[in-house]
Amino acid sequence: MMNSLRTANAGAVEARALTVVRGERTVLRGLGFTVGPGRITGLLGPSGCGKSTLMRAVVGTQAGVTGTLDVLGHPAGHPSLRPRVGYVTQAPSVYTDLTVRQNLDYFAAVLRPGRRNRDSREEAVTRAIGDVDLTSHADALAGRLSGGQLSRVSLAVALLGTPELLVLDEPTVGLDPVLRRDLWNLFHALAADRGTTILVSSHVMDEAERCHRLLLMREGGILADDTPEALRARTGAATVEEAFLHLVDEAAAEAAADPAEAAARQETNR
Ligand SMILES: Nc1ncnc2c1ncn2[C@@H]1O[C@H](COP(=O)(O)OP(=O)(O)OP(=O)(O)O)[C@@H](O)[C@H]1O
Repeated sequence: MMNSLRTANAGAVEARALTVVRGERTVLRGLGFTVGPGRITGLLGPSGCGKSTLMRAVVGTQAGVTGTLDVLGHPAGHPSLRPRVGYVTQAPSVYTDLTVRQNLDYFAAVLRPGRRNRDSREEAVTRAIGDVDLTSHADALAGRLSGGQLSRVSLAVALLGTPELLVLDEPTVGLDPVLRRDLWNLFHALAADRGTTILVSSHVMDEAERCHRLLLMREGGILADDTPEALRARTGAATVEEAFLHLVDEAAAEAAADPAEAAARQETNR
């Protein structure tokens, strides 16, 4: 499908001229970016701009992908990446008729089958339940958990294999402020203590301030790729939300003033 770029100092994710067509629509248009290893990169932008599509491409579940997309030194979707990449979708993938621990036992058995792995599986399950702060609910039926608790079970499943890259699609939707803060603390601990690379999408702009780097997306393109501080400084904005709106207005004004030049500039940014 794609060429692969494998360089000695490659990022955890390297995209060049990445395009995704879904049905009749070109949903991602020639994106180029690098996700630094051991860092938290936020993928932000309005609903429908292509965040989930990009994440699906990174984990190798998206069809219609062209260009270059390397993940941990392999083309996205390469079989060797399966245990190295954790993915949490927007809809929790959890069996509601099993308890929290039974869900994790099941997924752990898929990841590390066999009796000889029993002890390490138990250890991984207990650790993952603790990571997402669900130890007191370990024996509760998943079907009886709140939406936020269910999302955390899904996150625990993704943490089971101690992935090097964690791809999280809007993990804090529907969570109260305390849980959101706790989850962000967990993301930072995973990056700092385990060197986990985290690619996390959100359309809540205040979460952007907690990322090391941001990819701001709009209509299938990347509007900006920078640190939150640099984005604020560049636009003279007090918050990332203001900076984003400033960049959107700037792009719209350029397009209105000179459509051909704006299209060419977008092409060069790829
Ligand atoms: N199966 C599909 N066929 C054609 N177009 C699709 C398909 N799925 C999604 N799209 C379109 O692709 C675009 C990007 O969708 P995507 O889900 O990646 O956006 P998003 O930024 O993650 O949105 P949200 O924040 O609402 O989850 C949208 O315009 C959507 O309508």
